[in-house]
Amino acid sequence: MKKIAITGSLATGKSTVLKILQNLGFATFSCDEVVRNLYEDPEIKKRVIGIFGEEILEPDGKLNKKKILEKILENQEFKKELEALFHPLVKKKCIEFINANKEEKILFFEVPLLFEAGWESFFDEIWVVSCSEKVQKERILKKGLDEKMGEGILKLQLPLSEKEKRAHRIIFSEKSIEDLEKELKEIIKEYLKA
Ligand SMILES: CC(C)(COP(=O)(O)OP(=O)(O)OC[C@H]1O[C@@H](n2cnc3c(N)ncnc32)[C@H](O)[C@@H]1O)[C@@H](O)C(=O)NCCC(=O)NCCS
Ligand SMILES: Nc1ncnc2c1ncn2[C@@H]1O[C@H](COP(=O)(O)OP(=O)(O)OP(=O)(O)O)[C@@H](O)[C@H]1O
Repeated sequence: MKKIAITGSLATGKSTVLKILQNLGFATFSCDEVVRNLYEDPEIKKRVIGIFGEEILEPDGKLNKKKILEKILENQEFKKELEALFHPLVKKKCIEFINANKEEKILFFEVPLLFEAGWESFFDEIWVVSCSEKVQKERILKKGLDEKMGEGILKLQLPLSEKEKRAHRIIFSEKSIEDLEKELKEIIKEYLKA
């Protein structure tokens, strides 16, 4: 079994690539999705409130994720504490996923903070999803983040150029979904032959 990590920078198209792979019938795992699901666990919610205080709660008691993001942008200590809570849990889910999919030839994992978290050696290959700075900016705005927040997040992450240098393969995402799918199919053909 080959474990392939899909990473990249903010809004470069990682989830889009993972979705295409999933639609092609491959087993896929998304760290972002796991984090989203973990937030639904009342015990985790309590621990997150323990880190940031009640000010990250909406009047209806829901967590305000934008506020959490703002807090980790303001203070690196918050970021460290949040990662210390989530990363081991995400890794555990990742191992469970591998164990449940042992017969698969290839597994794909979307791991946004792969390099930052030092998870490179856990995977057989690393694919970096990339695009130009101009398109990245457009996509950040499309995600509903303002320019300042986008720049703040980018500062927390390893530069895309550095990630590209460490990749086994770079997937340039500035093309139609159809062309991206064609390219991915072509690449994977070789892996399935092996
Ligand atoms: C900060 C949170 C609440 C924002 O949630 P939200 O649903 O609003 O946005 P989303 O998850 O899509 O994140 C927005 C962008 O911020 C980036 N980001 C999130 N956490 C981090 C981080 N710890 N360091 C650097 N960038 C980060 C993401 O890669 C993404 O590009 C959430 O991302 C979170 O809890 N992050 C900490 C857990 C973590 O490290 N997740 C990354 C995958 S393991
Ligand atoms: N090939 C593409 N063609 C057109 N739009 C695209 C393409 N790839 C991604 N996008 C758009 O760009 C935005 C960001 O894409 P996506 O969510 O896949 O990025 P991401 O790298 O997973 O983001 P994040 O870092 O926030 O997790 C989305 O609005 C998506 O629809």
